[in-house]
Amino acid sequence: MATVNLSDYKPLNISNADEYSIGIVVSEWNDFITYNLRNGALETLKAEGIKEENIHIHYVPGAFELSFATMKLCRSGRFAAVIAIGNVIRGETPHFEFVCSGVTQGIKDCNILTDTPAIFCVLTDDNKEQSIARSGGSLGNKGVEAAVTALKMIDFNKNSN
Ligand SMILES: Nc1c(NC[C@H](O)[C@H](O)[C@H](O)CO)[nH]c(=O)[nH]c1=O
Ligand SMILES: CC(=O)[C@@H](O)COP(=O)(O)O
Repeated sequence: MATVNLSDYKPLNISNADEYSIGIVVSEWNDFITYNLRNGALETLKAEGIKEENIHIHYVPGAFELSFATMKLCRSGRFAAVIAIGNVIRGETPHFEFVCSGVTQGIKDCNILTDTPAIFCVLTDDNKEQSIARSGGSLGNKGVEAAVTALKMIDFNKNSN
């Protein structure tokens, strides 16, 4: 059993938060999970001072497509950070491994090939119960964690030039 609650964090008090634009890409596969992750991220970003009109949400079919969409938003230069939201649940075949590997490498590439932080909010679980627990259930919401990570990386990016 994981011991960390994904939603535990201290208020960040990011200066000029109302000036930043954030991109969010949500995959529709397992939307009963990904929409909860999206909502957790949205609520946290707004609670930390990001204006709702500055949060731009796009949808793609599955986690594998997150790489293309996230890279496009990162390369646009329009966003202080981009959050990629997905949920991959293991099936009967090795397909799970390839989808997870593909999206992991793809989002990693967004971080090393662009100047925009790309946040990996993709649950890669063995079963539905694990996903439910991490998208607003007993272990918190990884969408909250992703929003906090995005804000911390924005702060890093602003102060590291
Ligand atoms: N099985 C899951 C998938 N599979 C679909 C792929 O992500 C992709 O859309 C397809 O291979 C076409 O390129 N996607 C998820 O997000 N979650 C899954 O559990
Ligand atoms: C992760 C997947 O693509 C998976 O849901 C597909 O299921 P299966 O491996 O049983 O075809």
